[in-house]
Amino acid sequence: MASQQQLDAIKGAKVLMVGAGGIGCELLKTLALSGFQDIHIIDMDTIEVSNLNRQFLFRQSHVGQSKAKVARDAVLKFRPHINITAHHDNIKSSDFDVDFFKKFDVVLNGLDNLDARRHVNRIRLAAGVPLVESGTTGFLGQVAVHVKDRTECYECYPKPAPKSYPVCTITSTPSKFVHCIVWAKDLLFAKLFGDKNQENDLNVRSSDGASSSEHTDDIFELRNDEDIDCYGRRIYDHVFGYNIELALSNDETWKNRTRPKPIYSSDVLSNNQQNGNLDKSCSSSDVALVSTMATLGLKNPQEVWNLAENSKVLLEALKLFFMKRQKEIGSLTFDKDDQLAVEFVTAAANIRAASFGIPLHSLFEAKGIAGNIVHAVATTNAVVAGLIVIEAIKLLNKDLENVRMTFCNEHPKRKMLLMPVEPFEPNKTCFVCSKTPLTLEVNAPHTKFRDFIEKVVRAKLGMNLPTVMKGHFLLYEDGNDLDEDERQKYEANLEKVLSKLPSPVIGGTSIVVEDLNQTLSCEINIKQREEFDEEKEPEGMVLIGWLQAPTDTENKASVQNGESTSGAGTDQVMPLEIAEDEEAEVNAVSKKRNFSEISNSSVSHPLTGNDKTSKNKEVILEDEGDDLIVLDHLNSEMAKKKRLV
Ligand SMILES: Nc1ncnc2c1ncn2[C@@H]1O[C@H](COP(=O)(O)OP(=O)(O)OP(=O)(O)O)[C@@H](O)[C@H]1O
Ligand SMILES: [Zn+2]
Repeated sequence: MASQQQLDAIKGAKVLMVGAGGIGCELLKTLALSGFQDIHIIDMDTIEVSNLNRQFLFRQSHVGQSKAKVARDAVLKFRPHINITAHHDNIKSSDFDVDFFKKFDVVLNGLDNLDARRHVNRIRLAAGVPLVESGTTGFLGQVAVHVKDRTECYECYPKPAPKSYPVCTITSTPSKFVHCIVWAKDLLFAKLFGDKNQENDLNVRSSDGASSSEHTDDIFELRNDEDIDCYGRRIYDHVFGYNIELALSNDETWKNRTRPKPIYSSDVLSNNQQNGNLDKSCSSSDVALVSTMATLGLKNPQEVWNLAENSKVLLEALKLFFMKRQKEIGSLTFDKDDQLAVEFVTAAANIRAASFGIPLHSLFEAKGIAGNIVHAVATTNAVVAGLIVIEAIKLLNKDLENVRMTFCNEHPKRKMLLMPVEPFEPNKTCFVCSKTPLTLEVNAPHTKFRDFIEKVVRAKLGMNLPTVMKGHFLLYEDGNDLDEDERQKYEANLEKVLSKLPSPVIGGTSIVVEDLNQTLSCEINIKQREEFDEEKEPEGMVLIGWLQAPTDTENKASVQNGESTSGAGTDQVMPLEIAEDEEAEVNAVSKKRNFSEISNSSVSHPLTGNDKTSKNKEVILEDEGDDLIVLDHLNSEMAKKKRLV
């Protein structure tokens, strides 16, 4: 039960919610049912059919309509007397500036991407409004509280980069199905159907000159007057047969590995074997409906196809792309919602897997891996939304001692689902909340200003509309309100090296980079450095003070397994997780234990390696079967636990 003080704080609060998706729908409902009366909600999206299974405020009839507006209307039906203002807009719009943010007592994020989260973090810092940040992936979730000068901000510690794999594992020595998927999607699919000018490491590396990219470029082109079936078989034999033979010729590689088996189309399919019934798909004029499963009569996406079926799917898909979607060839990128692309990638990955002795997978599984799909769990969103409201109430009551960052874990055997820890302190060297100057080591006479803008200002500092100044000298500005002369002047600067700019940027000088839209300004001191390690510092610049997110393939060339396109994808979960050894420790917990036993052991920040010892000692965990337990910190003296199911 909330106290009268809490109820008063709730009633009088003005709340900004950003995102009306999986978490947002739950959050709006929970806010309304908890007594909040003045809620603004911002979402730029419209409702899609795929949202309906978990974004329960939306119905089939709402598809295509604004999420923010439909969510508002749905909640007003059962709470007609409260004020909900819906904005169908991007949070990055200049309408939502610092003055807009200042109107609110607290900001609650239910977003799904780093860019928007960073943007909110920066503006709410400038406005001095606390933020409750959240994210879910499948059964995992996190809620964090960010209060200016009291806790870390969203950008105090770097976020994990998407999972990536060393190029040689992908091109030469795959050992897991995901390696085959990355090869099929990012190399083979991209080579055949994507931008021809893009770099592509498709070929198996070998000392043999025949494997040079020059040779393979010709191989992948459809030749004049070449029959499409012959083309398909030629590609098949090249990538699954010839390239594997080439790789095998390097004995060193296979000393401690299982040797792959070359596969030629004639080994699997008879030479004159007719593939599917193209007529079945020819009747469709809608490219979205073009599918090899339809033409080959394969019905169940959960079934694992054998090698012959995969081979037929691959050749058929290639043929359908050339016959039905010719116009797109050269500009296609893999899309998990493109059925034909998923069929092609599944089949190619499976044939490669067969060659390397890796178990084959169904289209359903392959699609999940290729699209980085972690299926959203509505319950996680609901639990996370509840936690957001609990933390928001603490903030409104100025109960900063008891705000918690909470992890929602997936450990059915553990008797603990939610793990609260005290928030981390602000990082004193954070360029966002501590305004600490950064240092850039750079070879000024050799580095183009354009590289600095792209690689440092946009990619690392996350600025969208940057301005670069040296003293009072404006070197660069971005935005729609520039006149043609200014635009040309800045374009010309981009082509210059740093030391040849109208006001030279050289060692010992300092520049100020700003994004007025984000109310963020950052000073960068320039330090001249002549030499950079090509492997470790490929950009030829090192930004000191900006924390690089660690990846498991650091310092290796890598092929990324794509960015998640799903709201529940990798980018959604925030970067803190309980360390593995902590898990083991908690698993060993007997039937009844004091939370302090857990919290006195350290919870490690996996990104920085910092250890954080939680001093939260008030909560007792008991054996509650497999019930869900939420730790109640609203009133620390009572140290209650509540059962949710
Ligand atoms: N810059 C932004 N401005 C406003 N809303 C945003 C912005 N970026 C993301 N959002 C919204 O945040 C919500 C995130 O919700 P969720 O993670 O459930 O994603 P989804 O797009 O609804 O679902 P999925 O991607 O899984 O189909 C989305 O509704 C999205 O429109
Ligand atoms: Zn910070």
